[in-house]
Amino acid sequence: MESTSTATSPTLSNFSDGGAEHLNLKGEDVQEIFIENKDRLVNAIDATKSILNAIRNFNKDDWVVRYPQLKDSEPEPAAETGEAASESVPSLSTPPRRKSQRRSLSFADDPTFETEVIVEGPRISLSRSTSLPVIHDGVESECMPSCDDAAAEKEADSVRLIPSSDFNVLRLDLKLGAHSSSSSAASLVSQLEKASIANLLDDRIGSSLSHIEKLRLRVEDTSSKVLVTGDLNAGKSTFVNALLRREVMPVDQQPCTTAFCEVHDAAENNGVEEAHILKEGATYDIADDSTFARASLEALEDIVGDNEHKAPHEQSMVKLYLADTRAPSESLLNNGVVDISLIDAPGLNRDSLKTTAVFARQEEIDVVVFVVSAENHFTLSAREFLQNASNEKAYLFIVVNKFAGIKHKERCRRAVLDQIRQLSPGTYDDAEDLVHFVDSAAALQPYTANPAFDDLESALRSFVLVKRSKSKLQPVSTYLSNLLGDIELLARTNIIVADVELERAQEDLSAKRPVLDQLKKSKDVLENEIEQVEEDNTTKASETTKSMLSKAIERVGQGKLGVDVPTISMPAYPGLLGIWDYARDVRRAMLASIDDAVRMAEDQARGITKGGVDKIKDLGELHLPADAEKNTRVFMPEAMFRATRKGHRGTKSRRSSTSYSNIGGAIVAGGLHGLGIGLAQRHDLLETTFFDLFDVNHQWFVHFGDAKSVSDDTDAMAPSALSVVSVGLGALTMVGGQALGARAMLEGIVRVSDLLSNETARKWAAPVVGAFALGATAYLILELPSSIPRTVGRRVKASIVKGDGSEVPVSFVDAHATRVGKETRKVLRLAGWDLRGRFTKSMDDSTKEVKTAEEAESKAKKAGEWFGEIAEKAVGVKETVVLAA
Ligand SMILES: Nc1nc2c(ncn2[C@@H]2O[C@H](COP(=O)(O)OP(=O)(O)OP(=O)(O)O)[C@@H](O)[C@H]2O)c(=O)[nH]1
Repeated sequence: MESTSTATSPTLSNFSDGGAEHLNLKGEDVQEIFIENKDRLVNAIDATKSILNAIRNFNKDDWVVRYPQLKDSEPEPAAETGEAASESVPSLSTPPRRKSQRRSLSFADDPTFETEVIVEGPRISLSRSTSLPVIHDGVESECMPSCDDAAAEKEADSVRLIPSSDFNVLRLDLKLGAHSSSSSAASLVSQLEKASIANLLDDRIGSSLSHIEKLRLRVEDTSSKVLVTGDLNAGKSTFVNALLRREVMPVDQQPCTTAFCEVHDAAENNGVEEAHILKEGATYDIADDSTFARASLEALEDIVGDNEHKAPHEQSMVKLYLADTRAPSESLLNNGVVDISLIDAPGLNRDSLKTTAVFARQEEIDVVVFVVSAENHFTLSAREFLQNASNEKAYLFIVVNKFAGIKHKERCRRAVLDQIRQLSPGTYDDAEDLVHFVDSAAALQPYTANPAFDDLESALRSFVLVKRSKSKLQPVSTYLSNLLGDIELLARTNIIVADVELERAQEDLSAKRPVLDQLKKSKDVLENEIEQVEEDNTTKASETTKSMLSKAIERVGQGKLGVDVPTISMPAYPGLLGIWDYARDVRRAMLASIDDAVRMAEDQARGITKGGVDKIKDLGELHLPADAEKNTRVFMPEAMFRATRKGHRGTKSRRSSTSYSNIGGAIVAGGLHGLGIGLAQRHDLLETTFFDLFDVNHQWFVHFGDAKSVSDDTDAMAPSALSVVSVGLGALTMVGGQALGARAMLEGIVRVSDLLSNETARKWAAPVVGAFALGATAYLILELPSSIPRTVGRRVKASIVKGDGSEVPVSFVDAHATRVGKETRKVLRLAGWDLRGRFTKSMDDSTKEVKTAEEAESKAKKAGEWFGEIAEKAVGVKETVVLAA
């Protein structure tokens, strides 16, 4: 099927519909209109090209252009094929649908999207402001004042208008659409990705672009051919000469023209008048001498004559270049608009009929001028030719020649027209414009008025120009109009998508922005609160430890157990002989009680830490969005203050391998500064000395010193005579012995007295010291059951308060307070980090979500505006492609 022929159907009624009146116009007017139309179309083509290119780029870079599918509420007429749709023509034959119709709009790549739209029907040069009236089932809303306004508004809001119900040029053959509601088609739909449909669309736009590029060439190509043919000897050559106002074609009473002589303006041959005889088999190219032979115009007769004996299929082709000096408004050849070439064809006879008929069908033949002699009736060949010609696309013009010599002109006219009516009814209908009774020979006579021929010539000229408008410009106009309509449909449906996506993005944003804002606001608050919880609880744990241990040590210092627990009790006094063991057991019990105090302090710290962890958890619940990642870590209080276990499976112990993790392990109880192996297990602390039995220093101060100075710090005092005495007495330590030997003691005392260098002192020292020592010893022995715990307690207290005499200058209490505080802080810090991590992640996620939604929003906004502009542009350009009549 050749769709073009449908559009420019040879029925002359087509021509007469819009174009016949042009025949009455002056040539200049027709030319002007033609030029205006031509320029308008060229501009429209360029504008359309730029729109298409813009869509392609937008499709590529900014927005996947969606391809809509419209389902009909009522059955549609049989679908046009994609091929036919891409042509300009079919829509011409389709009567425009005036009535608006509801359609269901969906998109091939997104079956879930569906909205109802109203097809507003083809708009022909509606002003832009009224281009989108709100229509309710074909009735404009303004016409329905009685209707519920709110409902109408709602309706207008939910139902959008689109310009047409389907694509013509940009139709994609997706094998889907209104008719394919089967599930297989639906599943195919869902498989088609947005991008692949966008690619299909891009291809279609690409081919449309190359098509309009061809149309542009066609619009700009101003050449047009007029084929002059007719019966033998009808006067065709004379007619051509008359049109040219010079005798160029050989004229003879005998049939003479055997070649096709195509007459062009000499301007096409650089102004040189000459004949080009085309070489057989070669494609004529005016710039290529090898495709033709040059000859002078004078030699034309011989050339045509040379052809006389050739077989019909060998009929040669001659191109004649002639200068026409007349003004463009008068000249047919040199009319300033169309490069018309006249073809003088051989007279029709049995042999040449076919050739001429084939010739007449050629694409570039716009007009066939059929010359018939008024003296004769139409021959058989003529009838055959005319009947065929009226089925072809070229317009038919009938020149009844040699009319001057006819006596009964009216009778002749009637007879001829009668025949024409039978042969070509279309031509007969427009006989006034298309059938001319002239005398070409008379027209050739200089200075003779020949109005009939002038009319013919002017009609022919206008006819050719108008015909060109019809045959070349109209299809371009129709194609562009369809294409621009498609662009508008595409743009308007994409606006709908953009609107929906914009709404979605805005909804998204209104949900997500407050979350992000809240998170931003919470950030510093949370940070401070976490720090506060960490700080408070660490301090609390540390202080609690300090106070508990201090209390315990204080009690020990008073000769009691540090804590009252059922598991530890003071040993019973075994009597004087067992004091050594007694002292040791007392010491052990006291140390164990302090160990217990440490454990209790740790338990307290666990509780405090748990409270802190819970508080941090609450902070998380307070500040994290509901959908935030949940905490996966578990707090195990029992794992606090425990020796770090070696990795279960040979793995390295992790940073988080504390009580606040999934695996246990923590710091050794008192592991800090070597304090923690449990005091009761430390041999150095368990070692019993003489001073555990008799704390001479203390006794001295109790009895002789300033009571106030009897503090826990006695050992810290600077060396004095008495401390020297104790050192001396230290020499009497019963290490290795169970009993106190009096002799050894006396020796000790003597040794002490040796230290006194004073002569006088030496005199009284021995008896005094001896008496004192004995008295004191008796006293101390009696006091032993109650003094040993006190002494041991004091010494234990002193040693752990001051440190154990080792290099560690930190007191036991402080060290434990620090350790417990550190462990607490560590756990809380981990919990804090964890919360911070989740908070940061939530914030990142939220920022990302907001950003994505913002991008979607601006993309949709941009797309909406952009498609709005495109639709407006398309409408604007579409208005310009309507050809001026
Ligand atoms: N009186 C008169 N004679 C004409 C007219 N037109 C052509 N003739 C004569 O008719 C004869 C044939 O004219 P041509 O122009 O050669 O006819 P043709 O149709 O070109 O002939 P072929 O090409 O050979 O078929 C010539 O003798 C012309 O002088 C006319 O309008 N009036």
